[in-house]
Amino acid sequence: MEQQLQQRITPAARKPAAAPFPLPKNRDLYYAGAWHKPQGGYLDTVNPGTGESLGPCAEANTADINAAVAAAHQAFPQWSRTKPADRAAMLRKVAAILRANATELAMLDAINCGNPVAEMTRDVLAAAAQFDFFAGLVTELKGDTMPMGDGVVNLSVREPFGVVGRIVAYNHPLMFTAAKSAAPLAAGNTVIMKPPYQAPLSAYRFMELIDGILPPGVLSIMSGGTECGSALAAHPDVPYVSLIGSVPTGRAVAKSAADRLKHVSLELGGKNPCIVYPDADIERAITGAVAGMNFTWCGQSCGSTSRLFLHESIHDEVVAGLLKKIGHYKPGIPTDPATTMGAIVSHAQQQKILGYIDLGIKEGATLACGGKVPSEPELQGGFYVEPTVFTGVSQDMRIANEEVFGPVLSVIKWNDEEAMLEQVNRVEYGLTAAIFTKDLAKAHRTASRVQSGFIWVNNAGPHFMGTGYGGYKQSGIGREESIEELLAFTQSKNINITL
Ligand SMILES: NC(=O)C1=CN([C@@H]2O[C@H](COP(=O)(O)OP(=O)(O)OC[C@H]3O[C@@H](n4cnc5c(N)ncnc54)[C@H](O)[C@@H]3O)[C@@H](O)[C@H]2O)C=CC1
Ligand SMILES: O=Cc1ccc(S(=O)(=O)O)cc1
Repeated sequence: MEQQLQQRITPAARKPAAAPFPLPKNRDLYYAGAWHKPQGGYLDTVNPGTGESLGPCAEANTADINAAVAAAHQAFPQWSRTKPADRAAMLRKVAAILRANATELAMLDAINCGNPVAEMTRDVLAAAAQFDFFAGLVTELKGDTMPMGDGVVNLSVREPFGVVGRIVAYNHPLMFTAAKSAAPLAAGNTVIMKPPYQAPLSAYRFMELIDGILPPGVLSIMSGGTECGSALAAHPDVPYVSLIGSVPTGRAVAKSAADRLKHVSLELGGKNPCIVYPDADIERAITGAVAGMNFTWCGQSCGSTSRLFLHESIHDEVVAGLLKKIGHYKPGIPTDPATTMGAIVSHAQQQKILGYIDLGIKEGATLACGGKVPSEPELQGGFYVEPTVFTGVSQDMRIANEEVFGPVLSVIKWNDEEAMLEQVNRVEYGLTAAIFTKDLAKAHRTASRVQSGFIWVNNAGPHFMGTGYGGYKQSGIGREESIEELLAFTQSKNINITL
């Protein structure tokens, strides 16, 4: 669950540090086609790369959410009846604006969430691609018919739900804020988006840039923390709520949704395995083990393969190779295009990660590299942690079971396939997995045994537009980045016509 360490301040008390880039002017709430002062006040946002204040941002409270939902509810009938091709045309305009402003939006994310600017540019382009993708899928909102004999026509149609609440995590602020509104909007819902409270700046700028493309009330940006998210999840006029976040928040959202029998989709955490068999291509396995950890954004990814299961026969060779490769990732100022690894999003998250590193040492794992806050003078104000590898980890340790959401890789040695697969599946999570082997039959066999929703063979890390991304077990409910995501935002209605 989030820990709100940020200081509550009033605009009058604002003392922003010299920003390295022009920051968005609008920091209020956007709903009903206009910016509104929040009734909930303001929350300071921070540059994790330097630790400096970036000024106040609106914090929506329940009254603000009520106002935004009323506007979105009012906008729904007309938006849902807009021709799908016309909705798609508007989404394509949003995609074009994202592309045209990728540099600025990426820089805002780098300043506000700590991920390197080069990576964040890819995020903005990925968001644009998702808008185009869902715009292209509107023709798939079609229904079907059933033969009923003479004098009767039976048809099923897909209809949107109404107001969709979307709540997202901080590791890809712009990509999640923008791209996760595309599917529900394409399906004809109106959307209230809650960007991450740690890094809302790119969401405000996104809204400034696209202001006027969508009719008033169709897309709202409501920044804030737990009250904002819970009010959205509990609101009776929000029939669908969708979260990208941690398992505890997923449970809280699902509980409040249950009270109103709402539809939910949940993209939650992971403690994902990377399995290397003795016959694997060792270079590929080393590259995959490093890539799967997403060290660039400090491992802060639900999909990070943070448990590396190495067969004892190749263990030492892979560990030696990955320690060498990890040398490429050096924590640096996120706004520098040459930076290969950014900052942790907040002081609280940095402390949590350092706590897990202490825990790993206490549990008896061997610290093979990293484990410290970097000592470079220019990084001292920010929240950094070196890329860290533990060897000699056993599946009984907490560092092998709990999601660290940081740059901490646990290496587990194995020699018995059955026992290894039991350990792989022992965790409560089931999001991604990577398998390295040259034996295709073994790859298929292992993929079918691993309890995860998204599996790479001889690779780790990438998402593939059009294929469903989502988790087994506690990692979530539903699939995104695919037609399943679009159709999930529709409900089916059967109409039986006696002629
Ligand atoms: N499966 C996926 O696609 C992804 C999952 N994640 C998961 O997100 C987590 C990291 O992000 P955090 O921001 O720390 O997660 P978090 O669960 O603390 O917060 C996520 C969002 O939920 C909001 N929120 C917090 N409490 C709430 C409540 N009671 N009701 C409604 N909304 C509430 C937050 O303000 C934020 O916008 C990790 O567990 C990570 O694995 C992150 C990215 C992708
Ligand atoms: O929608 C795309 C998406 C979802 C999750 C992640 S990550 O695994 O948290 O990095 C990336 C892209």
